[in-house]
This record gives sequence, structure tokens and C-alpha cells, in this order.
Amino acid sequence: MGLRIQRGRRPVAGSFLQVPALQLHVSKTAMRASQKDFESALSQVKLLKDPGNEVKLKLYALYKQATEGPCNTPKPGVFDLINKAKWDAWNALGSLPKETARQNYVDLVSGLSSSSDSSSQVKPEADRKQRGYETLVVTSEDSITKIMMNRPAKKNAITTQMYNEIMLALKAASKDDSAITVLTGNGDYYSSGNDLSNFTDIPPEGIEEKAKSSAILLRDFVDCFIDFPKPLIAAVNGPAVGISVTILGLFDTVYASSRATFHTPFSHLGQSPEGCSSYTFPKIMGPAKAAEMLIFGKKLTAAEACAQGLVSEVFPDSTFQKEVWTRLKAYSKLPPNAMRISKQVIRNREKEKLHAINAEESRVLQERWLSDECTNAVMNFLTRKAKL
Ligand SMILES: CCCCCC/C=C/C(=O)SCCNC(=O)CCNC(=O)[C@H](O)C(C)(C)COP(=O)(O)OP(=O)(O)OC[C@H]1O[C@@H](n2cnc3c(N)ncnc32)[C@H](O)[C@@H]1OP(=O)(O)O
Repeated sequence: MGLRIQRGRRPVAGSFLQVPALQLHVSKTAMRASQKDFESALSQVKLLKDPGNEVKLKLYALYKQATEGPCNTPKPGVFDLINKAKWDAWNALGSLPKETARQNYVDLVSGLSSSSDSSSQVKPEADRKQRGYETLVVTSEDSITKIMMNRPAKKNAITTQMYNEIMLALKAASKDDSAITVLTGNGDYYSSGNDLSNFTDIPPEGIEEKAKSSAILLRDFVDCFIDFPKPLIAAVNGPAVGISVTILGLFDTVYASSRATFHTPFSHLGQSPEGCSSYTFPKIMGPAKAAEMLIFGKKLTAAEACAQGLVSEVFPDSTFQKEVWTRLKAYSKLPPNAMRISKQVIRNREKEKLHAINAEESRVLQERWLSDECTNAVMNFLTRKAKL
């Protein structure tokens, strides 16, 4: 995928080491908590002074998730208050992997130990923060779950790990007690789209296998947006490229900074539209405007994107954060069930169609990734010969 450079020879992992981007694939799993760390945290927790019910619930939930996986017991009755609170806390962790839960447990106990050492209280903010993500900052506050892409130095380019973490964060947000969910970016970009170095991490089975697994990842990723049950809002804080633009058609509301731009340079990259944009964009802006973006890679300003219906409202960059969050805090106080049901009424009849479109777009891209056009475009970027 994007690396069929030596014709007739089977590319192997690491066969392209002269490209500096390739040397960045360092596994971070070594940083995860071991079973020993976990056991030591379990002993340590008994020595702590009472951390309060909220923290105890969090510890309980992480312990259950780390040892048993996702919540697997029936919901206790409404009058069984204590067991229901415990069940809710565990269930809110969704499909958080066992090892991440174990790491979060160890981190939480270590934070509690150091704060009790210095006789200070655990800050509620620290408790509200959901940890365990390396490429995102995920917080829940004021009935809003905020998922912030957090690779500002790389313009929030989406690595394989980030795709997976966004899926996990969305799954957790779909089950937590927030009313609305917001996706945004840290730094000057919203996101520069797919991290092009994803194309360099070729498994020993070869590039066809890489294209296949990437198509599966893409399809799963987009499916999470199609199926997301609560109001989903994008706060587009700066320029957006590629897949970060296409999936906007699956959001319920899109707010943009006046500095944001919207760019889908698929033909330049030898690729084709994804994120259901081959369907949502013509529907939103009409086929002629959609073709200019999706076939010819026309970059839209925030004002143009708003005029064409892709963006709900544009705010001056200087007041973007303040105005957007004030608006969202007001929306988050609306009855959550009514909002969820309204979304279902608006979106549900399209769901099946969107899943079929997503499958088709992913299948077409799987082939595109093996093309010379795509290989050359990705190579040119990675060897610093080309930028958008
Ligand atoms: C599982 C696979 C699913 C795939 C789905 C299909 C998805 C398709 C798409 O999303 S297509 C869009 C792909 N994106 C791009 O082609 C953007 C490439 N980037 C650029 O052209 C430029 O970086 C820029 C215009 C976004 C910003 O330019 P500039 O302001 O001059 O900043 P830098 O180029 O210096 O960027 C800083 C730093 O970030 C790295 N970087 C930025 N974007 C990407 C990216 N998309 N992939 C990889 N790396 C990126 C850039 O290389 C710099 O790194 P460095 O500091 O040099 O180490």
C-alpha cells in the first residue's frame, strides 16, 4: 500500500528504512503497567486514607474492567442504589481494553498515593479526566464528552493508533452519562487527515495484506460515526484535510473557526473519497460543488463550507473557543433522551445505506492504495518533495 516501489520484489517490513518517517514506529506497549505493577497498586490502595465515593467507584470500575473486561452483569434494579452506582461506573468504561484499564488503575493509585503523601486532596478535574489515551485527550464535564486529537506537532495527523483510540473514545462516550460529544483538535490544525506514514508500516505478509487491514480499519472507523447514538459535534479549530473533512458529513453539527479550511485532495494523492462523502457531500452541497471538492481537491474556506451546508456556523478565530463552548454548554442541558431520539429520527433511515456506501468506498480505496499513483504521491510527501 503506497509502497510498491520495487516492482516484482515482495516488499517486506522495514525494506524502506532510508525514509526517516519509518524509524518512528516505536512500540509504546513497553510503557504499559505490568501485572506486578497492578498487584502492587492493589496492595497500595488498602493503605490509602478514604479517597471518597467518586474515586472508590472509579477504582472499582477500573479493577473490574482490568480483571474481567467490559461490564458483563445485568443492570441492578433502580432501588439497589449502591450496586447500581458500581454497575454504572463499570459499564461507562465500555470496551476499554483490559491493559488500558490496568494502566489507568495503576496511574490513579499512584496519583492518590502522591497526593495523600503531600496531604492534599485529589482535584476533581483530575478525577473527571479519562486517561489511557496516548493520541487523544478525552474529558467529560458539564454533560459534554470532549475528544481532542492531540498530536499538534504533526497537525493532528491520524495514525493507526489514533484511529483505534477515537473508536474507543466514541464507544465509551456512547455509553457514558454525557448528553453530547464533541470532536476537536489541539493546536493550530483540526487535523491533516490520514497520517501518510501509516502507509509505510508494511507487515511481513506484504502490501496487499496492509491494504486489506487498512480497509477494514477505515470501514470500522467510519462505522463508529454512522452508528454514534448521541448528538455529535465537530469544533473545527483550524484547517482540516482528508478524512477529517469527509466524516463531517456524519456529524450532527459542525462549528468552524474562521481560520479553518476544508480540503479533500484525493486525486492529488491517487486516492478516492471515503467517510461516506461520495454520498453525503453531493446530498449536502449538490453534485457539482461536491465534485469540485472530491474530484478536483478544491479547498474551501470556512465561509464557503458554511455557505455550502457542510458547516453549521463560523465563529471569529479570536472568540471561537469561548463562543462554541458557551453554546455547547447550553445545548448539553437539554433533555438527553429527547436529543438522542431526535437524532435517531433524523438519521436512522439512512444508516443501512451509509454502511453499504462505507463498505464500497473502503473496497475501492483498498485497490487505490496499491496503485502507482498513490505510491508516488505518498513517497513524494514522505521524502519531503511534496506538500498540499
Ligand atoms: C487506515 C487508513 C485509512 C485511510 C483513510 C483515507 C484517508 C485519506 C486522507 O486523509 S487524505 C489526506 C492526507 N493528508 C495529507 O496529505 C496532508 C499531508 N500534509 C501536508 O501536506 C502538510 O503537512 C500540511 C499542509 C498539512 C501542513 O503543512 P505545514 O504547515 O508546512 O506543516 P508541516 O508539513 O511542516 O507539518 C508539521 C509536521 O507534521 C507532519 N505531518 C503533517 N501532516 C501529516 C500527515 N497527514 N501525515 C504524516 N505527517 C504529517 C509533517 O510531516 C511535519 O513533520 P516533521 O516535523 O517534518 O517531522
